[in-house]
Amino acid sequence: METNLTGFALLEDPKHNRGTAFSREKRQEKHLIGLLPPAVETLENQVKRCLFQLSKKNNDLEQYIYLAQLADDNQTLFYAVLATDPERFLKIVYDPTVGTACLEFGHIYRKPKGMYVSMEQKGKLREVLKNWPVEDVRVICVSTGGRILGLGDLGTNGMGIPIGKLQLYTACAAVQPDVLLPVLLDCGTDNEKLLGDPLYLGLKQKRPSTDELDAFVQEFVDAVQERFPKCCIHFEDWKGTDAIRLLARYVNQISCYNDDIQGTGSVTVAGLYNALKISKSSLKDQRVLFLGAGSAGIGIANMIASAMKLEGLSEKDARARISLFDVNGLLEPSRKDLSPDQQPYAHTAKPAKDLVAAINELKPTILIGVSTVGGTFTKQVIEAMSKLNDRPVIFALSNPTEHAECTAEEAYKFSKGNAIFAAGVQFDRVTIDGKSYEPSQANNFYIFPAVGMAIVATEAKHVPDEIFITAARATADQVTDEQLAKGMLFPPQTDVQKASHVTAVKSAERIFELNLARVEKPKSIDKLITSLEYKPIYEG
Ligand SMILES: NC(=O)C1=CN([C@@H]2O[C@H](COP(=O)(O)OP(=O)(O)OC[C@H]3O[C@@H](n4cnc5c(N)ncnc54)[C@H](OP(=O)(O)O)[C@@H]3O)[C@@H](O)[C@H]2O)C=CC1
Ligand SMILES: CC(=O)C(=O)O
Ligand SMILES: [Mg+2]
Repeated sequence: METNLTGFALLEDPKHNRGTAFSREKRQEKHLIGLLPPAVETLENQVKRCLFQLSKKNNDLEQYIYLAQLADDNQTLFYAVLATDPERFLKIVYDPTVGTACLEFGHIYRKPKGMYVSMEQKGKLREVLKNWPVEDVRVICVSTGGRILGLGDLGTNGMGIPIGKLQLYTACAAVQPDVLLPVLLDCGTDNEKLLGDPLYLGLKQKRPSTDELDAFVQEFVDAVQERFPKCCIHFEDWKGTDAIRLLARYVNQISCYNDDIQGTGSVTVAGLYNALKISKSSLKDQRVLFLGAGSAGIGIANMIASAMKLEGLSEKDARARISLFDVNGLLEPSRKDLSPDQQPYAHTAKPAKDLVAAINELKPTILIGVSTVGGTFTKQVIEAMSKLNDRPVIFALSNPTEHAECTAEEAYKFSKGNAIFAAGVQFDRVTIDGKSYEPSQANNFYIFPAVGMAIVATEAKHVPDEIFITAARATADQVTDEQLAKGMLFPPQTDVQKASHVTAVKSAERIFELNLARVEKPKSIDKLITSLEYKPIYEG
């Protein structure tokens, strides 16, 4: 244990605090005698107490608050508790409960975590970043709170997302927590409810123009490069148009990626690889229709097109197999509101405002929801997909739960059990007429922690889509035939650390192949990753 802290200062430092697990010798050495109850406990016993206390909480948000406080008190114990049951705790510290926590952020706030970098500090960001006490930050997860899950603009309340995402780097892929920094880039909010809330913690002003935002982001990017030269910037939950524009600007310039675009593209392709093993067909033969054409929709579409190209299609032919439908209807050439990223998917077709009509016209084999709007995959939509396909692939990816385009139960019921279904959240198993169905969770948490570990291990200078295609294949290939037979498209969440390790190793190999690493290639990438992995135990 390396720290000069003693007494209460030590007990208040989450990295070094062990609470009742401080040995008698350490209590003596660190001036803790009298500051703790006499029992000297093991970490296992402390975990038991936490689980008991969690069992007394009345709802998921209360569990979230309890765990947030635990993370502030004792980092080791926090990650040890999460490790007891990743499947149970992923939905508490992350999606969907983190959505409720973000809605309530100003109300449940206790203690600062990470950094709040606001437009008030424009021109001084280099100075601001110096206030962070850790010198070697390797990943910053940064949001403007512009589009938090499917909940819209939540301004500074969005801070729950960078915090939760980075906790998953550690909980899923064992990245050392010290090298991770959540940042909320506060550029105001257009959310009137928050602007009128006396407990709102962000800047009470409207969002700036695109030019002003971009200049602020540029200053932030420059300040990060200077203060943390080995740091990768993970963009998360920005307004869709900002997300796409800024990724295009920085992806070949600095170490950065956008999880909603690239991570979501990757996890969806992983799910499709396995869905198509079940339906015994190949990706290049599919026709894909999206509901939603924002950052996730375009990100997934581009990733599917890249994966189709690997199966021999040209870029043009791959894109011809993909169509998108948004709030204004089908994307087609007569639409005057399309962005340059949407235009390649605007194929000649009859204009359509009705999703069922578009399905009947385009005859998709795969339907993907990234619209942010719950219930949009109606009975008629699912029935239309089922009439056209023996095994329609239906992914309702919008978060959190109420925003999913359909529930698992609806997907199975309206398709008579034939849908190959995944959602952004984990729905419970469904039983219809005595037959049980296992819905999958297509959520980027299978990808970003593992890719994050690969980036940390290799000090990757850029993070292009190729790495995410590799991560998709690595994740998909870990699902066994037996699991596929149950309809599982992803590795079991109980094994998420094992799965993330394998995906991290493969992603790191790809980073070396692409000459993007800033470290020398080791003899064993597997051993390199293992050597970096954080373990929630008290050492020394
Ligand atoms: N499962 C996962 O791992 C992930 C899930 N997501 C989820 O995907 C959703 C979308 O994210 P993202 O693409 O970044 O968000 P964006 O805001 O960028 O895009 C939303 C898209 O949906 C369209 N849309 C809005 N309302 C409707 C409607 N009623 N019918 C059809 N289309 C509609 C919007 O059109 P317009 O722009 O014209 O309003 C836009 O094209 C979110 O709910 C998010 O939680 C995102 C990342 C990962
Ligand atoms: C999961 C995720 O990144 C999202 O819903 O935005
Ligand atoms: Mg996101």
